[in-house]
Amino acid sequence: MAGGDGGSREGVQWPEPIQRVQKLAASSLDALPEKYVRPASHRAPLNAPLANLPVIDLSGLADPRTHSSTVQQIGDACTEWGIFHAINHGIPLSLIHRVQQVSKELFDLPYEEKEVYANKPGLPVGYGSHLGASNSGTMDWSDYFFHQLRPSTSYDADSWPAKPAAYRETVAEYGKQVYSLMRMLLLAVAENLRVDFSSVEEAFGGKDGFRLGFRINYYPPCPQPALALGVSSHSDPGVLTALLQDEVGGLQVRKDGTWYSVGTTQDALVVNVADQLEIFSNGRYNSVEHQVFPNTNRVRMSWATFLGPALDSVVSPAQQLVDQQHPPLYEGSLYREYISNVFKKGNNGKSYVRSHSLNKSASTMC
Ligand SMILES: O=C(O)CCC(=O)C(=O)O
Ligand SMILES: [Fe+2]
Repeated sequence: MAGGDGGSREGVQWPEPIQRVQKLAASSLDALPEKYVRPASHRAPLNAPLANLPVIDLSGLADPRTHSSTVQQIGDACTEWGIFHAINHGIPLSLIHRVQQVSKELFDLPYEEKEVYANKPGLPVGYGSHLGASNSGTMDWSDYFFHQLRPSTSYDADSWPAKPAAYRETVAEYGKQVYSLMRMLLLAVAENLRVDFSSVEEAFGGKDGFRLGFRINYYPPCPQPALALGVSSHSDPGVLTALLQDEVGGLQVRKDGTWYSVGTTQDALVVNVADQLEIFSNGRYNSVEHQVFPNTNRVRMSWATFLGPALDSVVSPAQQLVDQQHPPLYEGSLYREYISNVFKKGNNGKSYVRSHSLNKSASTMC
């Protein structure tokens, strides 16, 4: 079975049988099964205040009269929150609605048809319910489908469901459009950081080196949401993430130690800074820590597109951002090792990026 650079889906097995949360939730549970109960210190706040996140009109980038102020808004959002709502992002709404439709049809298929694409520990590509290589710890209340869209060498034909018929083509088209948007955002980032765009490209593996991953997250209704997490706390490991969410809500972000809930701005994308961009910006930008609070009555879905560096990139603070007043705050790290650690160990707040911090007092903060 071809595995692209994601490896093969044969081989290592999960230590315990994988339980699909969608199936569990459909079995009329009265209480949350033990495996999903978080220790009290890791539960989400019930009434997290709404985050007053910037809403940025990305069409402003193309207009010479608003270009600079839009770049400034993007830079400020990346520094202050590490996340913002992007409106007028240029991705056709008809395409977004088709992605949502084929994704719903996929999750509505019988389990036997989805299990053909079941993923393996340490390799997220395919149908999954757990990220780390061990499924013996506390589990997240969600299932997902993950695809690696770029580079072309990572293409794994076997991980693409045959049904619904329009799925592969629709997701591939969405991936192309989000990739163009990500490149536009990176141009704005380069301008804001006052770093040549060619240095940004080089840092992440060259023009054709970028990776693009796509994950559909499926959060079934949860019998005791206060005890569980849909996705446990983490920052995304790559460069930038563009998230599409439905109207249900549940995403929370942590800023200065406080959890806030993120609103659902219709037809907007939520864009967030991920770890490699925090490192490259030498800490000017903040990869946002986030988690998902489950819903009692409704299924929630979200669609995350992850831009990441080439596996062989060693990402360090940009040279232009380091001088005597601004010493490097992170050591360089090989992305192949970084990501494989995340896939092995699973979500763990901002621990991965902090483990590369040269400022040890910051690295011990939680
Ligand atoms: O579902 C969400 O709102 C967030 C999902 C997420 O954090 C992820 O897929 O990395
Ligand atoms: Fe995430």
